[in-house]
Amino acid sequence: MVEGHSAAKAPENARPILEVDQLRMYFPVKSPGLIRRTVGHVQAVDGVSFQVAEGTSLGLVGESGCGKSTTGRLITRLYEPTGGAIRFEGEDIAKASPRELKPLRREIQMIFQDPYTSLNPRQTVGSIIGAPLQIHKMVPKDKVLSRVQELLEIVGLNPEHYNRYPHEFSGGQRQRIGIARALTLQPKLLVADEPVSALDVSIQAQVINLLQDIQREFNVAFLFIAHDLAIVRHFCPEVAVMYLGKIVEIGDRDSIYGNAHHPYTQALLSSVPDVRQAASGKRIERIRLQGDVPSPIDPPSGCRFRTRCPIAQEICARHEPPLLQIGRKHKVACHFPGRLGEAPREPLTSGLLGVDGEGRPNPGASPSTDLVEQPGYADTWFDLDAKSIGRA
Ligand SMILES: Nc1ncnc2c1ncn2[C@@H]1O[C@H](COP(=O)(O)OP(=O)(O)OP(=O)(O)O)[C@@H](O)[C@H]1O
Repeated sequence: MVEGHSAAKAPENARPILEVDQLRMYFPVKSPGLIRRTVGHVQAVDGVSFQVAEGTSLGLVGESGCGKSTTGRLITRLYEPTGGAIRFEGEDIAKASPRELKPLRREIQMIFQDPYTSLNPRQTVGSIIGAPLQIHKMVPKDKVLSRVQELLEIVGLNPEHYNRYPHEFSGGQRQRIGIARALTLQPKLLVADEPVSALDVSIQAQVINLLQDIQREFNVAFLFIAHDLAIVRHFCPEVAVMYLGKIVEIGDRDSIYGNAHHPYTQALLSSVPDVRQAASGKRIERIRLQGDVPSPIDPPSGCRFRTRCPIAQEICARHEPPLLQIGRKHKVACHFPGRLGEAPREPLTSGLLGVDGEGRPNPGASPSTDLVEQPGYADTWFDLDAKSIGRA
């Protein structure tokens, strides 16, 4: 658990700095041998949409292999996406050329999981942190050292240690060096991919607190990728849950941790005793999902979670559930969304999709034309408790 700092809160009405719209990344799978033909695709990220507001944090959670890291790497444009848009301050950078990306490299930085491999062991800390300043001509040459020392101080390291090498530091200190390097160019968005999972538990809280201080002081936004649900709850006012390349539920902290409506989110939360107890105030038994995560090369038809879902029915194999807004800041992609043990008997989505309860075409129905996932939230939503339209 993270102690010391209180849980991060989202500023009201902060404008979105990042908008991800129907983002897709399909990695080609090649046949073995000399003539390497593409024989399939790993659908690592498949139609993901979300927003990150200025100075706030969105957490991305889900089991290993669900596409979290790929999403982060797309946003920092380490990969070029197969499809979709990545709007940073309103400008789509999804297909930007290396030249167009250069100024953006200042604005969007990444903090990596492993402080051992992400720092060049042959460079001093001074040159690791100082190099971006010189490349981007941020400060005159004779001011680089003093800026490096300032950054070392910001991340809680001794400014006189700029001449030391990474191996002379502990794991937690190395991650602080990685953070200082990411801060060098005064970015507006930090993509932090499992920033503390390689560190001792005792050090994790210190590094998280440092990131929180940095966020407050410099108003940096975070896409915070992590599998530790307790850390994400502390750091992120908003959370997106991914499963097999898709967002299955997204919402503010209370909606996800205290009012999850997707069976996958419920199972994920139930696997962490601390989180399930604190969020609900009552004892929730652990939900054990059957089977393994299917291959992203050949995902199940309809809802990708259905092969492991305890409440799946026929419609789930026939239709992919749209990500429906069910609260002011809460969306869920499930035909049978509900609190644990309160899933509806009939699919909520059949009218919208123009199908009957089993998902077969319903000739009399008129499907909604408005089911494309938008990043962000609308001012109206479907209130499941009141069975009516809710309004902001
Ligand atoms: N360069 C690549 N080429 C082919 N497949 C890839 C590549 N990178 C990732 N994948 C596949 O894409 C899927 C998503 O991987 P990704 O690393 O984004 O998931 P993740 O949720 O971050 O998991 P982890 O926490 O283990 O890193 C996985 O099936 C992975 O094997």
